[in-house]
Amino acid sequence: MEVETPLLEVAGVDAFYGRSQALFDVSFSIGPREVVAILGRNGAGKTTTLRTIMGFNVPGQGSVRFDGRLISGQKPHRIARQGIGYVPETRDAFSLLTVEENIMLGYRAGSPYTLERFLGWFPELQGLTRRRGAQLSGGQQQMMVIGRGLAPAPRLLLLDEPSQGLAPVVVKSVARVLTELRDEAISIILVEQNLAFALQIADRVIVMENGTVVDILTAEEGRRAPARIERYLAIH
Ligand SMILES: Nc1ncnc2c1ncn2[C@@H]1O[C@H](COP(=O)(O)OP(=O)(O)OP(=O)(O)O)[C@@H](O)[C@H]1O
Repeated sequence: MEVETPLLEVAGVDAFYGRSQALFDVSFSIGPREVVAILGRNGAGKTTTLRTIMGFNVPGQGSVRFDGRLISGQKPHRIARQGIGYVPETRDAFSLLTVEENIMLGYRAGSPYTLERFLGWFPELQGLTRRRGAQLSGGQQQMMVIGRGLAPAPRLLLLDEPSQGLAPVVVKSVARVLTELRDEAISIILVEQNLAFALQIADRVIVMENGTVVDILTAEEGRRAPARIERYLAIH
């Protein structure tokens, strides 16, 4: 059987905030057209993992490769230009820009993720394109930042807790959009605390605890034995 080269390879990564270590020897890889959820409780290291892939944190040890090329050590904007989109958890980063400006900010000529397409996914924003991000509800802001992350047509999209604080109907729209993206051959890494949402969308699940990867399983395995993941999510 031909083994596909991973699109993203995180190998033996340690990451620090000052002298405090947040990631310990984190390794995993993501294939082309694969959706992977990273699950774990608060402080497990999920956001730091995304930030390290994106270049906001430089690994103290280990490496990150995208499409075979070393990206760790590069600046975030260079990493983004190589085809990685980031939808951070904080939604107010561009709150002074309008919805349209936010989405068009990183738009690349020829990208299939146009404003029209985006408004088709989230009709609720159709009359709001000239509103500033700060004037939107939390759910509307979440839709907007997904549009912003996609506009440059990345090959890999990193999403930090896209379902957090959203009404169930909005969670459903986000799930629909992510499934559509997967069908369009975009790989996705999804940081989540919502197990049901993650299992619905992901092909595989990476479970983190205390800054390390403690389990990697298929979503099918997760659906059959959710306790295998739940024990790392419960508060204790
Ligand atoms: N800016 C920071 N400065 C110092 N320590 C940090 C910073 N951000 C995160 N940490 C620490 O790094 C560790 C991992 O945090 P991280 O945010 O990656 O976890 P997480 O799994 O994404 O959790 P959450 O869901 O709360 O964001 C935690 O111990 C956290 O306290």
